[in-house]
Amino acid sequence: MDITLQDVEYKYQINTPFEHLAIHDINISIPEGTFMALIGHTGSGKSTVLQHLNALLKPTKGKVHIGDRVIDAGKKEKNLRPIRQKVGIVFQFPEHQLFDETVEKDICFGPMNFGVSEEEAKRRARELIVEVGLPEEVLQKSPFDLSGGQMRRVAIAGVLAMEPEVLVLDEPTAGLDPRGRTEIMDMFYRLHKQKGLSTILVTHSMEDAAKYADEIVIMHRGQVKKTADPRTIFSNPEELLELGLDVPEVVKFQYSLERKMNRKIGKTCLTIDELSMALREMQVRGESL
Ligand SMILES: Nc1ncnc2c1ncn2[C@@H]1O[C@H](COP(=O)(O)OP(=O)(O)OP(=O)(O)O)[C@@H](O)[C@H]1O
Repeated sequence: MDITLQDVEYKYQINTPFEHLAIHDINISIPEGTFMALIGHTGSGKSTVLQHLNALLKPTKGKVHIGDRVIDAGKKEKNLRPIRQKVGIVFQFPEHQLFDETVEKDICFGPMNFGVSEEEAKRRARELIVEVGLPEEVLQKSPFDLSGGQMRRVAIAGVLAMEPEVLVLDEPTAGLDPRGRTEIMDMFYRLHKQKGLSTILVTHSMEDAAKYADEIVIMHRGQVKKTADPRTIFSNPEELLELGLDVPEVVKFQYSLERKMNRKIGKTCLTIDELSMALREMQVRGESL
């Protein structure tokens, strides 16, 4: 399912004295199966954009195409439930939304609310609890007896139980330890590849944007500043640093190496392996380092 934002503007509390223009002139195209990272300073409008992807917010100008549906600023919308099922959002700190007495009931709540049978919902819960890296026994526990990281995984399983076609992730690893972060991001990447899930990730981690995304969108003051693949985005570290954004460690290392050598390596490397290969190729060509 493709999603396209076309000239989207959103004003919070429109037509009140507190009206606030959060995003404007947003044009983003997310073809089916894309892994897109949305990066930008705090307050640049990332979460506001995300909430348009499953019609939680309706643009105050412009249109959002979600599969065959069009959410149009000027028109009333009916029956948004199919969109909510197809586009799953993992909000920041999703574990805060757990409420049921067992993990199983919590995971089954969403699908059963959308008409899935209890048997099928339980089958999904059994499959997904393992997918998110927890043992099946956890299903009969209270979510509130789990650690914060385990609760996060349960909440993610609840979103996946809806079997969405598009997964929207608003800083899904915030507050987790480094190992938990890698495990969760690798899981999302695996799901993206295995199920062909379109994935839109808001992150402050440039390492994650470089590692997982096909395309990166930079948001700045409510607008899209730039859209390109990671290699192109990180080929100009100064531009990102000027916007107050970071770059992956390997890019910083390459940048300082190039200054020391007083020459360009030739391509932007996003991993240490790529960088050492590029240096070896230079040596083979007889260029002293
Ligand atoms: N409910 C709201 N009412 C009024 N203004 C809001 C509301 N939510 C966000 N804003 C404003 O809209 C702008 C964009 O906010 P948004 O949360 O989309 O940014 P963000 O890039 O996701 O930030 P962060 O990285 O801190 O989550 C900001 O100026 C913010 O203060």
